[in-house]
Amino acid sequence: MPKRSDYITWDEYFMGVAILAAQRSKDPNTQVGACIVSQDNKILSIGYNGMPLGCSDDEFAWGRDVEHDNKYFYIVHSELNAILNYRGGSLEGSKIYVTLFPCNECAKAIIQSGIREVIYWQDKYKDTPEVIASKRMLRTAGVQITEYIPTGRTVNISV
Ligand SMILES: Nc1nc(=O)n([C@H]2C[C@H](O)[C@@H](COP(=O)(O)O)O2)cc1CO
Ligand SMILES: [Zn+2]
Repeated sequence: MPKRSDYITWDEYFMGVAILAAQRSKDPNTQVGACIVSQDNKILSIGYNGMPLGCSDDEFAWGRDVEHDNKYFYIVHSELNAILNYRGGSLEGSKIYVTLFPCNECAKAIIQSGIREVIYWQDKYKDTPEVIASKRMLRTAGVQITEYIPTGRTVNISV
């Protein structure tokens, strides 16, 4: 009997894991997921955007516009969470799959942690200074930037 031929690709698998992680986010506006993968295709860490440990999802602000109290003061981005969630040692040479292009702050963390490739899906903030600065830093630091091209495959998960 031949082997199965309709299995998902590595890229679909890792971006799929990032998409699934994003589903954990409590952010009412934008849910982001990230999956860090070793050179030999082993998942090292996963993250999504959320409040820091011990900071209650029910007590901290989720709004965007209130000048003195809004989510941007508090939220840890998915990419930084994935980096910080890794307790196994070095991320040197790894790649990160992320559902939204990393901001400048996450780009710094990506570069400093030794991640060598960013595979991104959406880029809805591409015209903002943060993302322009992010791309400049990543390129200058030699981090490969790869756009994920959706394959259109639907994966059903019943939970
Ligand atoms: N790459 C990213 N990773 C992230 O985890 N985020 C998070 C921060 C916020 O929780 C949310 C963006 O909220 P909004 O400005 O679209 O309402 O996504 C944002 C970006 C964008 O650069
Ligand atoms: Zn960020």
